[in-house]
Amino acid sequence: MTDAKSAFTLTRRDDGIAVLTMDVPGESMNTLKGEFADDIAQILDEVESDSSIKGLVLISGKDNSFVAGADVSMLDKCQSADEAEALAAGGQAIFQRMENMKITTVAAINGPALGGGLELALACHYRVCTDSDKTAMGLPEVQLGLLPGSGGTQRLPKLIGIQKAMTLMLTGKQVRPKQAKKYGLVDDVVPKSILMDVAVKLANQRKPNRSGPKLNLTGKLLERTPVGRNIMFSQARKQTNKKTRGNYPAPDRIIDCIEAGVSGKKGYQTEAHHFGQLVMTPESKQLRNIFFATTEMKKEKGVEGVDAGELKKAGVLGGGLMGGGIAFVTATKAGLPVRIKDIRSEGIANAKNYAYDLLMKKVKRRFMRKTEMQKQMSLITGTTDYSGFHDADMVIEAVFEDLDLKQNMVADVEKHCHKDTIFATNTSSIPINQIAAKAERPENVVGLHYFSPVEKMPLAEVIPHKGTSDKTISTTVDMARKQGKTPIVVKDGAGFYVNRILAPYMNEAANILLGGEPVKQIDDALLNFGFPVGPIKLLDEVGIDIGAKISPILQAELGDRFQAPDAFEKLLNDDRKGKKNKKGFYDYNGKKPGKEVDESVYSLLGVSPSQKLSHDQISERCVLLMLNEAALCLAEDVIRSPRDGDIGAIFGIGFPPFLGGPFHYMDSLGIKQVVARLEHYAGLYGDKFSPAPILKEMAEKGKTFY
Ligand SMILES: C[C@H](O)CC(=O)SCCNC(=O)CCNC(=O)[C@H](O)C(C)(C)COP(=O)(O)OP(=O)(O)OC[C@H]1O[C@@H](n2cnc3c(N)ncnc32)[C@H](O)[C@@H]1OP(=O)(O)O
Repeated sequence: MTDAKSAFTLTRRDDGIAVLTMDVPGESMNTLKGEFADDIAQILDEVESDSSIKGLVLISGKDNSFVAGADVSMLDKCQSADEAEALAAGGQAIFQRMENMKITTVAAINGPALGGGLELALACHYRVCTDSDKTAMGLPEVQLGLLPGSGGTQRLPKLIGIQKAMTLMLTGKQVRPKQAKKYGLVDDVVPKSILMDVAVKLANQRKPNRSGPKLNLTGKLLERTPVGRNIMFSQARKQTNKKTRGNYPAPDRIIDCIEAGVSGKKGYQTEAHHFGQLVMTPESKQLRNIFFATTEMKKEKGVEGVDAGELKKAGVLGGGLMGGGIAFVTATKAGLPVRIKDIRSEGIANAKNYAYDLLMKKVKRRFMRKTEMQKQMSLITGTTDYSGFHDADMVIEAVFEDLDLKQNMVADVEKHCHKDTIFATNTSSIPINQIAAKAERPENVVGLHYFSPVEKMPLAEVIPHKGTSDKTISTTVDMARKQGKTPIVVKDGAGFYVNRILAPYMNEAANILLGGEPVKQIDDALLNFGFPVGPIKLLDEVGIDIGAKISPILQAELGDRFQAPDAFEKLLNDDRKGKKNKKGFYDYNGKKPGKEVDESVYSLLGVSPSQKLSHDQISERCVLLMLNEAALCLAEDVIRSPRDGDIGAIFGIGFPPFLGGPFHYMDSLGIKQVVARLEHYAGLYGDKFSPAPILKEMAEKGKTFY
């Protein structure tokens, strides 16, 4: 046995198989740290020098995790690219030693095996994993602006094929046990109870003689001939650049490493070198900040020191798109029974179908068993009255934006549910205090604002009004988290946080359009800046009618800087609502629906399009207004911290993650510079660009947000 305090313990079994257990003391999840190198080397020495050991099983001592990769905070502390490169090279050397061992090595995986964790498993001769829900494998480094630096770019393509491996590394996608088996990533999938037995059996076998992944004819041509590989890599680069628009350096480097490896050109050195370089990039730094922020947020309660109440059952009012999505995440993510009430039985059927279709997709792809799907579907039931609502702990309202209707619903819920039932409203524009105005128990009323489509968008805004109890806030935060969301608690007021910072940005894009700039030029500018959709396209997606409704509410409460351009009226008079009625800025009836601009929109708006502004000029104008509004929100305590503001913008709007969110971005630009640019535009376009007082003060004092 090695030192009891060490993260590694070596035990010898009577059958000649040794078990190396990894269990980093004091941490909930195993991660790989530089200082482990000596420990592991020592253990490998011990194993190699003991001829009675015939095989080695590597397993985690943690209940539900294998290894979650290299310790990200260790990477964060690196001072130079050389230092980070040395870390990667060190990891590679150890894993290489494992691969070269004479005895058979087996990784027994239960829980996440990610990044360096999977790379460790890849260096073993066999891999077996459990069929647990917690088990997932992947190389998510790209999401941190990095690449797999411990041999992943070299070993994974060999094991499962270049194209599959490249996709996994470029997307960072995690695979579940069944899929892992299909890919050839693991040799077996077994119940947790027999994981060790099966691993020991494999360790008793000879090392496998793998002849490479099975490929079809096209696969063979692409992966096994130099010409094919050239085509494949150049296509991959093209597609990657189309997606990243040059904003993310990691994907290109990943392709470089894979290519170097399969062409026999120092793959491992290339990998370590690029890894070192990437660790020092500002993009990776910002992406790592997001990881730290979201991990920290997972622990927060809503109100410090106040525990969430019990959540055993939920109700949803309204079976529309939002209601259906909310019911879906409540049943499938939170695992709670959810009762949907709609005035029409078709509404209930729609919501159920919504969930059914989403689950069926998983079944068809064989990610889910049919029995599991049926179990999840059975959690969703419907009613046209309030039957079955009496024991709901939270009722989430998702009907259309009408104050009277929502107030009536509060009264109904107070009548039909129990005294502690929380009434959460998914309003996007009506202040929560107004919805709670006639409540008998206003302490139970809160806002819970989701983004569409609910099952995909990771953010939820939790909005207490002044009378909301602390318990209600903590319970609502808990519910959002159980539903798989990252919640931020924001202050009650028009637009809350996300829509409030989005509105001036969208309005400015519309103003630029009215100035004669072509739609594509505007959307391209913001896509190049790093947003996932351009603002004009986004208006079509969200609905021009919805956009038009929000601005007046914001303007009435917050002032004229929210004034929407008159163009909206012209568009709505022409019945242009966007994608939903196939009539908007883009053409939804032609050959490429939603891809080409509907040119008739220009004459309707009375503009003749011609490109006068550069992409930078366009994006700067739109983004500066978003930054300025975010700063105002912080000053007015609409958000609790710059961190919440950054996460809210990234997860709610798609603010470019590599810039770290509005506050990190302002810090990196320099607050002085932000103020100077705002003042420059205020001179040209008026007061809406007036810098927020907080920014001016910070610029004067040389302060930063972080
Ligand atoms: C050389 C290599 O190629 C480079 C790398 O490996 S880079 C790292 C690649 N790995 C990753 O990106 C995985 C990051 N981790 C995750 O995605 C998630 O933590 C997870 C899916 C593993 C688990 O999620 P979840 O169950 O919600 O637990 P979560 O709260 O996030 O994590 C539990 C704890 O583990 C820590 N943790 C998880 N992965 C970590 C990592 N790679 N580095 C440092 N800490 C990590 C978290 O900080 C948290 O710590 P705390 O309890 O002290 O707050």
